[in-house]
Amino acid sequence: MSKNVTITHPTGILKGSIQLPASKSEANRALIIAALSGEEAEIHNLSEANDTQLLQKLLKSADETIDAEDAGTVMRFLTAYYAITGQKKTLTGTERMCQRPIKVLVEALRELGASIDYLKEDGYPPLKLNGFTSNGNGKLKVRSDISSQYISALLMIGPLLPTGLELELDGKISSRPYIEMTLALMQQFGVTADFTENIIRVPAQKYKPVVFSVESDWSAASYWYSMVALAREADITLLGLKEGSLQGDNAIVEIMSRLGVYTEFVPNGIRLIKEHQEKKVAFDFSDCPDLAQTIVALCAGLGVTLEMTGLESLRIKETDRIQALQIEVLSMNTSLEEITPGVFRMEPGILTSKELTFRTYQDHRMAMAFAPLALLQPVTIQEPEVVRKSYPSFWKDLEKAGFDLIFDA
Ligand SMILES: O=C(O)C1=C[C@@H](OP(=O)(O)O)[C@@H](O)[C@H](O)C1
Ligand SMILES: C=C(OP(=O)(O)O)C(=O)O
Repeated sequence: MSKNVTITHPTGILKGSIQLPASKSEANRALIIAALSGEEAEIHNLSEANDTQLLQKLLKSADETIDAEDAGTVMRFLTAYYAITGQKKTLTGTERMCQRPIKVLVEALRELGASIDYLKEDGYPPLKLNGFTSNGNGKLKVRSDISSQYISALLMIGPLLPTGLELELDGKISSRPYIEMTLALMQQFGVTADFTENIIRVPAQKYKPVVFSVESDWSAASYWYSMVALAREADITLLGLKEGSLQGDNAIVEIMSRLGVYTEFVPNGIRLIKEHQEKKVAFDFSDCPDLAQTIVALCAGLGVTLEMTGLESLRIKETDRIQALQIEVLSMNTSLEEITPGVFRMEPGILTSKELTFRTYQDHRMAMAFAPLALLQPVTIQEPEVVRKSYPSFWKDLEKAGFDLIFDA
């Protein structure tokens, strides 16, 4: 394992086609639903992302102790899956995973009839699942302002509950497109649901085995948008993306239309073309939190003033992403500050150092968000293997696009 990778781009001109990894969010929903259907489903283009490879492996495991590593969807979706299937398991994860809250989901599952104990701190993994006895009431009120993954996890087991599930979402609905993605995937597997205002109703029914093909990952695409915006010249095609995606991170199309990248949908993907860039932008990331790091790093590099809202969930992801960003942009003479509660502003400075080094905090998105800055000046990324969580071929793809990479031993 390398400690660092140093990246340069000799020409600043980007050309070529990139086969993006498949979406881990779609893949992990398809895997859980297929497992719940009890029949063989045919899922094509499963992601090579560690989060998906891991879930696939764990779903086949007969072990009593299950390690979800650093994968949020794996931890949350398996908690609901083992609960409804009555499996007695101990669920744990990395040190960071054991600091990521899971109380909303555990309380909801207990109300439905699951027996779950916390093995260390109340509200956090590791968990011990001891079985399930339905109490015949599938009506719940759950907080929806912390993580949508709790809601997705509950929805997917909804059709298997004797009375179905009625969820009342309490508070702001954060990461809403991920809830809609869950319902869309459930529908593709033959299950209907209704989402009106803040109530989601899933009648008791059976999943059908179907053929499902996973789309490429729009979150992964965001790093290529950033590279195009920073390049001197660019003509990049990203394969496997389509219009009308199930992924909310296709919001990158709209966001980047203001930061210098035009998207053309072509038959096998999208073509990215450089265009006019604004100098001051404001975005709300409530629906697409995974794009925030890409945009912070890019705006710091472009010298664009950025105002952001909807960042609340960033504090409980792979790392405290707000804090990590605040520290890392300092080396670019840039400050990222919370000017009023919930509103962040970044005033970019002038890049002065000849080489930039970024720490990654065990967070794949820190590595991938800052790497594109190598189009401006040499960039060193620490712990480059973090990308395996969602985009294991990221560094190889950079080489394909003409970047020079030196991994130290
Ligand atoms: O359901 C999903 O696949 C995801 C939901 C989001 O998490 P939150 O709902 O916790 O914001 C997102 O950040 C994560 O990368 C994947
Ligand atoms: C937050 C992420 O993943 P998860 O919550 O599934 O660990 C992510 O991939 O950016």
